[in-house]
Amino acid sequence: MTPSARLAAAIDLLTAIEDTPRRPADAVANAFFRERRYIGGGDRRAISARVWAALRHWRRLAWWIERGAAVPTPRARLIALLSLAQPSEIQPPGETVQDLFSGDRYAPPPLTAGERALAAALRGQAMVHPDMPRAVVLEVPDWLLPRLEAAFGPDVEAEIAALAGEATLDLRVNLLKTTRAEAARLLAADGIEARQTDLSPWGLRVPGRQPVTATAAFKAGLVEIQDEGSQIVVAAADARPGMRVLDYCAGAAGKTLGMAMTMQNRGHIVACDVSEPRLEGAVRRLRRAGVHNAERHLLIPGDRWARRRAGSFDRVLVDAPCTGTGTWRRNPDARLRLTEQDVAELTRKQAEILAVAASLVRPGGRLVYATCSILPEENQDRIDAFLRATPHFRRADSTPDCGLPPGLARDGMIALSPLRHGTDGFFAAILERTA
Ligand SMILES: C[S@@+](CC[C@H](N)C(=O)[O-])C[C@H]1O[C@@H](n2cnc3c(N)ncnc32)[C@H](O)[C@@H]1O
Repeated sequence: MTPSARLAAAIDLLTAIEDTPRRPADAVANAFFRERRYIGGGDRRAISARVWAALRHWRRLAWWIERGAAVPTPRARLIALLSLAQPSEIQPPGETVQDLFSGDRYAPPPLTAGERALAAALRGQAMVHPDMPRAVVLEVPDWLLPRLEAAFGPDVEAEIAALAGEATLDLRVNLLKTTRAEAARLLAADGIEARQTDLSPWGLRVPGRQPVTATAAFKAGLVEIQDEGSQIVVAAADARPGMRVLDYCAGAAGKTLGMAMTMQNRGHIVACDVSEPRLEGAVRRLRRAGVHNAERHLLIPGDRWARRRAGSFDRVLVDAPCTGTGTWRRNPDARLRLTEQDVAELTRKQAEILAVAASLVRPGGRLVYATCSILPEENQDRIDAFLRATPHFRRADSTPDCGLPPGLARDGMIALSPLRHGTDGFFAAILERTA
């Protein structure tokens, strides 16, 4: 594709994303590229890089467009993005905005007079302007900024900047089938150089975006794509061989796979969820990973399943539905969709799920509550409220003896962030049933 044709496709994709504001941008992009299989890998990456840059700078671009007295259409957003000072992968060297909007075959129509004026006004300006409100500079909704300030204190700007960066590509090595060194060697044979992660004892980090799913190691179930933060949640669950373990919000079994690994395929693990398609997605992954000790259970309204198994699990993991604010590196559009009402609904749901999940833990057993959120109301506040209402649980005194770096858990809680740990934002509380 020519640079102009890539730009035209980026405008189309951004339009599709704007037309379905409640749908995650990566789901829209997947559908977009599925319908356009003629677009090759390199073109896809170039188109996505522009669109994701527009999503990352959404509020700043809107501010510049408003200042230029223009309307924030997908075209205007990309004109602003290309006119403001940008790295070369966003704007090919030597191409002006006017060149790219050439009006040729497959290119976007030429700039209107208003668009030319916008491009001229923004040319060479820095993305961030001293007059921008703080929430615009930080690319967060106005209502959310005070909550983030409360969560991060003086580090708020650095933490949010880290959440706006590029996500890493992390793999969990499946010790049921291989070792970390052997998995790295096999990946290298497929041209992918991976290094060991700092925190997870089973992790490998791959630089840039590489086609990991096409490697022999991935196809044989030797590695799974899983953020290092998620791997730390698996470690915190401390599921051991022979235990009865419940992954209460298992989704497509990302953490079930990890726990089956630490259990060395011995004992029993149940993956529950209210979503049938997600649980269905687990089947192939469990098989590929060589997991034999897992069963799936679909939770349905009025289900007696949990009542019958009260107090019977050594470990219960609640990987709770949450705002996903810790994953903004991967989903920069999520912060634009998030509302105060979403937070209120999710915290209500988290409290309900925690209460049921807690009833399933045996005396002496552990309940691990995790989110990929950075908001205190979904994390520490949720746990404080739970412990007040459920006095037969307490925070675990010791970190599990499962390879977690010393000092990572404090007072039974782990809070990870891209700034401090180079992972997605994650929270985990390790709780113990005392009676
Ligand atoms: C953060 S995701 C889990 C991700 C998964 N553990 C993984 O590692 O891939 C949260 C999951 O909670 C499920 N969920 C939502 N409400 C639930 C409920 N009331 N009970 C159990 N699971 C629920 C959702 O369907 C979703 O799959």
